Amino acid sequence: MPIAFEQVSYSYSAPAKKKRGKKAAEIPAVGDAPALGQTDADIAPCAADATNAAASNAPRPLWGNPEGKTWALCNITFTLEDGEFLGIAGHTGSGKSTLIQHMNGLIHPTSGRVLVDGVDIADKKAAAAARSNVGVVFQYPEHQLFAATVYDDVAFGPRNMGLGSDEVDARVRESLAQVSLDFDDICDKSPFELSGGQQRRVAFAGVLAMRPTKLILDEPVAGLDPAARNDFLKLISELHEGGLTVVMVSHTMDDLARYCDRILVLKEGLLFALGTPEEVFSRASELREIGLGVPSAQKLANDLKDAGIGLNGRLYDTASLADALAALYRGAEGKPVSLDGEGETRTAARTGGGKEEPCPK
Ligand SMILES: Nc1ncnc2c1ncn2[C@@H]1O[C@H](COP(=O)(O)OP(=O)(O)OP(=O)(O)O)[C@@H](O)[C@H]1O
Repeated sequence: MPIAFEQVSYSYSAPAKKKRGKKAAEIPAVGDAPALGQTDADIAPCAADATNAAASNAPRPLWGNPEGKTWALCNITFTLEDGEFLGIAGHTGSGKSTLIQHMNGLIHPTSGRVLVDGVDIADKKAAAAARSNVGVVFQYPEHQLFAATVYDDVAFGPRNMGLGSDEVDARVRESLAQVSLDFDDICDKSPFELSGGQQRRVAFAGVLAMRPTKLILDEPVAGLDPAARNDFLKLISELHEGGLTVVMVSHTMDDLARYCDRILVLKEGLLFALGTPEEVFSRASELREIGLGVPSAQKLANDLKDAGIGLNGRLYDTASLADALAALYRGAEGKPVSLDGEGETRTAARTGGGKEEPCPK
């Protein structure tokens, strides 16, 4: 079930749309859905081509939240495909959280439409169906734990779906196992006796117990120590490999480069870039201009390029950079390049002109 955004704009201060589920032809332009207190000049419509909107000089609504005049999202059009791992990046306040809240109908576009499997989720029934398929894990989900025991917390969603106790029990066991928590050890404990990392796992389990087909994660590893971060990213990657569509908001470009099939970048509520990590991170200088970095491996590759050490390909992750450097070091990339600044090339010094030196005994 793909999720399609069609020219979605969202204002926190605009009056809610009265009629839900309008046909495409009846969708009001952004300028037809004024925020409270806005003048016509404030709400000039977005540029027609959303992907180029950020680059164009076309007038567009005010972004941010000055005196209640705000468009948190402006003219967003893209489709989240089944089975993909989509990363969402953008500076603080660029609209990332607002965007993901549209994916399960938690909020509805001020103008434009969100279609799940072709059905507009402005319709209440469609939104309810979407909600059962799309699990959202908000920032610091452990803050939302509430029940007296881990069991009751994880069981809350399935019970709310009206499932029988056997099915609820099966789902609690299954989802705790998915997040590597031992059912017998943990089910009767209070969630508040657990470590922060364990609490976050319980919160994840609560969402997984609803058996969503899509998992939307808002900065899922924020505030975790390095070991817990890696464990969580591994868990998310495994869930994706198991068939879940994953959307992950993150400020860490290395994580986005490593795990995502595509990355969507927001700038001031506009869709600034959408593409594979390689495509997005090839725009390093533009990303820098909007306050975003590139992965550390990409930065190193760019620095090497500036120092005259050109590597093949547009590199962006540690593994591909390491491969290219190793190939260069072995002389497999053609012309040998000095990596130690001593005049003689490393390749020549090490190989004695092409032959591998034996290992020291
Ligand atoms: N409840 C709200 N009421 C009014 N304005 C809001 C509300 N929530 C967010 N905004 C505004 O909407 C814009 C987008 O906010 P959003 O939280 O979606 O950004 P974000 O990219 O997720 O930011 P961050 O990286 O800091 O989490 C910002 O200008 C923000 O001030």
